[in-house]
Amino acid sequence: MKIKICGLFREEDIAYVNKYKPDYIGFVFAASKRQVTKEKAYALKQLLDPDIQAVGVFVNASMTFISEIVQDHIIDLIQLHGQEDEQYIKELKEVVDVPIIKAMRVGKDEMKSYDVDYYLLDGVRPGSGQSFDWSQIQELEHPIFLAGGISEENIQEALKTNVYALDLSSGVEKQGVKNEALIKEVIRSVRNG
Ligand SMILES: O=C(O)c1ccccc1NCC(=O)[C@H](O)[C@H](O)COP(=O)(O)O
Repeated sequence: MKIKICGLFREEDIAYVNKYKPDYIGFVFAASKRQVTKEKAYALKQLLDPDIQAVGVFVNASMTFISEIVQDHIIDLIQLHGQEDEQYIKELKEVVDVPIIKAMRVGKDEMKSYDVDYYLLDGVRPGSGQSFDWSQIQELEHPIFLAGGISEENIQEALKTNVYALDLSSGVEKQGVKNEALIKEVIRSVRNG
C-alpha cells in the first residue's frame, strides 16, 4: 500500500519526508492552517526528494492558478477537494496533463463517478483528523486514497481496508506541526504491511 503525508509547509517537514520516503506528499493551496503560497511550495519542492510525488490540494480553485503550479513543476498530481463537478474536471483536463485525484467527503458528498485517475475518501471535515466509518468503503472504478483521522493508533485497521493509499495529516502532527517520530512510525507500519 502507498502512503501520502499531507499538509507540509516547513523545511523541516521536507527533511522528515526525504528521510522516511512516503510515496506522496501534499501541499495545501486552499484556505487552511497548512496553506502554502505558490512561492513557498516552489521553494519546498526544490528541497524534495524527486522520488516523492508532490500532490497539490485545491478547493474550487481557478484553473489558471492550478495550471501555473503544474507548469512550474511544483506538483505532480492535482487533488480536487471542493465541489468541482464533471464540467470543471473536463475543462481542467484540457489545460493540464497530470493525474487528478477527486476527493469526496463520505456522508456529505454524493458518491458520483468522475473522469479522474484516483478518488480520495475523506471525513466530513478535511484536514481535521476526523474519520468516517470505513465499513462504508465500496469498490470504486478508480484506486482509492483513504483519508481522515488516520494515525498510528488506527493504522492497522486502515491497512485492512486494502485501499490504494493512506493519506495522513493531523495524525502525524504534534502541536500543529509535523512530527518526525510519528512520520517515521506510520511509514514503517505501511512498509511492513
Ligand atoms: O489539510 C487541510 O488543512 C485541508 C484543508 C482543506 C482541504 C483539504 C485539506 N486536506 C486534504 C487532505 O488530503 C488531508 O490530508 C486529509 O483530509 C486528511 O487529513 P487528516 O484527517 O488531518 O489526517
